Amino acid sequence: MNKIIAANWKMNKNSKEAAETIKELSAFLNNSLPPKREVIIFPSFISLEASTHALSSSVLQFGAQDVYPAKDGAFTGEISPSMILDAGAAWVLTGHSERRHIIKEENTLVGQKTSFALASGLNVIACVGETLEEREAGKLYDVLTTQLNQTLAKLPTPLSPERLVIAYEPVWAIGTGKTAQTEDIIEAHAIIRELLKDIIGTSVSQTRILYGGSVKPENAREILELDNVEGLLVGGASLKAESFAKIIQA
Ligand SMILES: O=C(CO)COP(=O)(O)O
Repeated sequence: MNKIIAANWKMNKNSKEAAETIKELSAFLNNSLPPKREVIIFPSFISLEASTHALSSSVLQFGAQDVYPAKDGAFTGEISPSMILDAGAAWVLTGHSERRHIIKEENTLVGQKTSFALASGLNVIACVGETLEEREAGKLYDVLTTQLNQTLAKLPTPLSPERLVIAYEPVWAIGTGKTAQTEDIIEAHAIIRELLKDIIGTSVSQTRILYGGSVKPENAREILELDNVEGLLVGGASLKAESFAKIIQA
């Protein structure tokens, strides 16, 4: 399967800035991707439509940073899967650590979002990862087990493996400039691969696993070559078209 290079723009860029960055990125890439690569951009909800419409033809895919697990109704401030699809996006992030820790989203809600989004036709990148405190207390395996069990508790079936992606993002490596050591990444991705086999069985256990946390042009290639790393989820270094293009081409 192709490796995924994804850009999480978080709460950055208005519509105009988002569209401009997409045009610049496309120019850096000559509107073509290196072989075996897929690129997904996650702008804010409000710049999503401007992003998907920025180019008349594009090799880029798009997604939203969150979703609410209901078709419609009285959920003030929330966005449904069909609204995301209507904006021209095919993907959504669930369980990003900033939502878990700042917005206090629980595993159960992350699980509901993941299954509802998949059942509604969106593809999902579900994020997991431990805090520094949890890592130092030797809880890496337990945290990943709980997060994955609950996130993947009610997946719709049948589900083709390319529609569900897991992103391992150690919380202590996000936005800190501290990339995880290669052995930390290999260990966590191997744990996730084994857990996926247990939780979703052999049919979809080929689910791609991305690494996220202080990825930059200088370390992207090395991380992409590690065992069980099928892509990258990039925050800060994806905001500038030139640096994100370098990561895509790493
Ligand atoms: O949270 C991240 C992507 O979702 C990672 O962010 P940084 O690349 O800025 O560390």
